Amino acid sequence: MSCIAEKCAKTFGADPVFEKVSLRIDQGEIVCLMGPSGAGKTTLLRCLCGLELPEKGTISLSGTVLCQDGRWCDPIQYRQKIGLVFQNWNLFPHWTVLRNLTEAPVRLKGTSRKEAEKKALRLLEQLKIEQKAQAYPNSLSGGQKQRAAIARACMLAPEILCFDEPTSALDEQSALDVTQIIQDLAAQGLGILIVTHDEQFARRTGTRLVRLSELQSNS
Ligand SMILES: Nc1ncnc2c1ncn2[C@@H]1O[C@H](COP(=O)(O)OP(=O)(O)OP(=O)(O)O)[C@@H](O)[C@H]1O
Repeated sequence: MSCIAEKCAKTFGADPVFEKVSLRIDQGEIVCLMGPSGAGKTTLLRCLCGLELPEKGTISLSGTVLCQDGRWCDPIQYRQKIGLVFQNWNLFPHWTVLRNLTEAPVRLKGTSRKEAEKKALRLLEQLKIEQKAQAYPNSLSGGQKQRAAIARACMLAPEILCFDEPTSALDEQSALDVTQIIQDLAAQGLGILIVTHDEQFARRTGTRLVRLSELQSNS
C-alpha cells in the first residue's frame, strides 16, 4: 500500500505552483512536508486528496489511479482510501460530534446508522473524547475539535491520512497529544502526510521530513 505522486504539475491561471513533483508515502510512514510559505505544500496535499486536479503527472493509491495528465481516472474509489484533517477541522457546526462522524459512512458507503455509531463511539473512545459524542463542535476545545476531526477522517478506514497544519491552533500539550495520536495511527498501518511549519513538531513526529523543493526533478 502506497500513495504515489509522479511528476505532478499544478498551475492556477497563468501561475505555476509546482512542476515535476514526485512523492511517495508508504504504509506506517509519517511524512512531514515543509517549505516556505506559498511554495505549494497545501496545493500538493489537496492534489493528493483529490481536491485539486494537477495538469500533469499521475497520482495513485494502491493501484487505484486518481488522475493522469489532467484527467480524472477513478476519483470516487480513490477518495475513499484517503482522509484529510483540515487546518480549521471543517466540522459541521449544526451536527453533534457523533453525527459529524457517522454521516459519511451512512451516505457514501450505505453503512447502517447503528453500525456507524458503534464504530464512531469506538474511535471517540480511542481518542479519549467519547464523553463529547453528543456535544456540538462549538462547545469543544481546539484539541477536542482536532480529535473529533481525526476520528471523522478515520471513519472510512483510509489507507492514508493527511493533515494540514495540525498544530497551528493548538497549545503545547494538545500538540504533544497529536504527536502520540498520529504515531498510534501509523503503528496501526496508516500512511501519514503532514503539511507543517512547526519544525519541532515535525522532528518529533515524522519518520521522514521532506522539503517541497527537494521533490522537484529537473528531468
Ligand atoms: N484556489 C487557488 N486559486 C489561485 N491561486 C491559488 C489557489 N490556491 C493556492 N493558490 C496559490 O498557490 C500558491 C501556493 O499556495 P499553497 O497554499 O499551496 O502554499 P503553501 O506552501 O501551503 O503556503 P503556506 O505555508 O503559507 O500555507 C500561492 O501562491 C497561492 O496564492
